[in-house]
Amino acid sequence: MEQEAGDQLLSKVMYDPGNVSGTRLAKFQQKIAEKYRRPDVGKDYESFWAWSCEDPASFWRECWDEVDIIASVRAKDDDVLPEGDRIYPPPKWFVGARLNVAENLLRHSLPGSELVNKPALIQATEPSAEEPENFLVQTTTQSELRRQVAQAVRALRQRGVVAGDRVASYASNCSANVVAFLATAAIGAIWISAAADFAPQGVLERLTTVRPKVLFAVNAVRYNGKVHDHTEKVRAVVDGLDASAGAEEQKLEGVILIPYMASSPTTLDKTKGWTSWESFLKEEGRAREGEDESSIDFAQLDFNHPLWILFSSGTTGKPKAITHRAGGMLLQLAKEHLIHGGMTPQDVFFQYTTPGWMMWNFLVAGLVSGAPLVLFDGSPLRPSASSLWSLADKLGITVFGTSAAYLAALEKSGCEPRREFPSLKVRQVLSTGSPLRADLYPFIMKAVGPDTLIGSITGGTDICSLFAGHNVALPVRAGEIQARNLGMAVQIYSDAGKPLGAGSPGDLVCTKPFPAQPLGFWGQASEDRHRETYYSTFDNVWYHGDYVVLTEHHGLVMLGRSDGVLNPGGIRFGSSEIYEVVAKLQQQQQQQQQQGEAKTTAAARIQNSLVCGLKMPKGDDEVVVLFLVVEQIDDAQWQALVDEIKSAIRRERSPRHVPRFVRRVKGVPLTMNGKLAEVPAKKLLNGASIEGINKATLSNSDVLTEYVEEGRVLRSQLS
Ligand SMILES: CC(=O)CC(=O)O
Repeated sequence: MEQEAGDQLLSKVMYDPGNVSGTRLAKFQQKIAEKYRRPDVGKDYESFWAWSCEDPASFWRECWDEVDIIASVRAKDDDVLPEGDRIYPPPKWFVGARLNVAENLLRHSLPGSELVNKPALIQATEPSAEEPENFLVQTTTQSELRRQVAQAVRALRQRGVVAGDRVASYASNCSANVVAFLATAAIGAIWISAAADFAPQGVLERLTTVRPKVLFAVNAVRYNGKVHDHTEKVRAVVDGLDASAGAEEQKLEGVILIPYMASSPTTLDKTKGWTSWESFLKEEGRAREGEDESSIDFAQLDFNHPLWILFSSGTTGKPKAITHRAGGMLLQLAKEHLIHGGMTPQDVFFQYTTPGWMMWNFLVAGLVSGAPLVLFDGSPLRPSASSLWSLADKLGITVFGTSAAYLAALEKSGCEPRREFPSLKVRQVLSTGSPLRADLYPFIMKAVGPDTLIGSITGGTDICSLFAGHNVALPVRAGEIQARNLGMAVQIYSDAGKPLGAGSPGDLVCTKPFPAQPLGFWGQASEDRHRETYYSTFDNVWYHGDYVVLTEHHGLVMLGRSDGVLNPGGIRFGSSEIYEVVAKLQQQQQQQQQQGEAKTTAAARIQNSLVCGLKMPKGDDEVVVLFLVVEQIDDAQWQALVDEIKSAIRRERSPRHVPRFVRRVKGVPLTMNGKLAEVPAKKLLNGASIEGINKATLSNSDVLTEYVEEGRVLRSQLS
């Protein structure tokens, strides 16, 4: 019934912005139409978008001026995209320009700026069990932010951190973490961020690839009403980094511990070079005699200099260390906030995220607008579904960024924020992580307000920004992402690599270069993996792995992933994260057997495994299913095996990685080369017909029928 209701609603106009000529986006469009004598470009958004993709060099040069990039050296007009329109290898942009991302993000903190005494960061932590209505709120003004960044820059420089060094964080979404990032970027060092809820094993896997010189961490976190000590996890990562560093590799030289949970002790492990945040800022970062304590010497760097490294795991191998360039991130994210979102200093920007998701980077880039950022950490539904809205009400949040999974949970909870908080100021609800169901749109309009712009946005870690999303100059239609973003030549391709028109589902690709293309994968001796990931599916085109359909209104409807990436509750990860835990269990068991020890688990009996996502009945979320091929074992042994695997995944990855179902099968589909074929299994599990599967690519297509039956059983359990 609900699915039907959603289908009928699809594309229905939910919100019409009316006269948009006053928006920054429309003014920018008119300026371009006049300057380039192209009245057609001024006609509608779609024409403007088409021009922005037709001539990327002109568009991005104009965008630079529109968002007012601060740079000590500008690129000459001919050097904006000197290598022309080919997309791979990722071309250099704005060759010769020199700039600093932190300087741009701190533009509103300059003495004399109107906003200097206004909040820049509002840290808000989940309320304690004793005081469920009281978020722990701590505000940092623009001038305080500048001072703290200046101190952190001096302290990092004193520690010998220079441009190109890696600085990591294993922390919560807190103000100190943003200060640490801005200081890192001010120097030109490269930022790597892992969320405190990641298991040490996963963090170590990532950090051994990038070898940081300094690590920032919190002492403890609060989640779901409980304070959890974090220092043991930090210790495990530090020990792992020390133990694995080769003679020629960068060693971790120090840990700076942020006292995030004042209620927890901040015990410094001096033997491992731990320092408190306070002494890092105030002692190491003290200004010299006569020096202004807020002055920052921002390193002036190449536009294509690396800014941060984000990780994404695939079906095999270690997580990919995606290296993003400074100028590309700045220009792209500023475009998204200032032009597409129309964000101004009058806004208050909240985005629910941990520092381990690219939405944290998206949030921090919001500083460019002068709007204060709300840094929330904790459970979004604790103590109740209305708590984040009470926070929105208290802080005057205007842009409320969240996930589709949260909005679905909100609907289920029966909470109607506008009724509970009549003076709510939210004007935009941004949603990402997984597709936002059409039937949730009327709920959001009613629950948040009739003038709410629902901005479903899509992009991801790979570009650390968006392909398509919110747009202040366009109507909102139920179930649709409003439009493709300026400068992003997004097309939909068939399997054969042919562009598809409206209504035909296919693969999301990008056909023209854009400044947010990653530079490559850090620490890879060969370029192969980077090329294979994005540029080998179709010729000279970026392949993203999303399955989508373009609508007749030029919006996008997301249909899910077209590759094996898992996305339960909007948390994306590769199946390799599960396979590695299973393989480790197998190895342990084999060693025990070789040493003649009694079998403690049945793990050695696993012959093969396959992981894939099973869509929830409404199609907007998925659960993880792990299939195992095992030797003959009895039911009790099977249950012991399932329990052991689940707890190992919880321990070594995170609770969010734990499969909803672990199922026993006779075989897993393999390609002719013996590689796991996850996509056919996933298709069948989700109800595709077996006739539609290309069996010629498989060496054992006879196993497929089992997945048809598994799909039937598991789908009935979810409905
Ligand atoms: C913007 C996004 O696409 C976020 C995500 O789902 O990773």
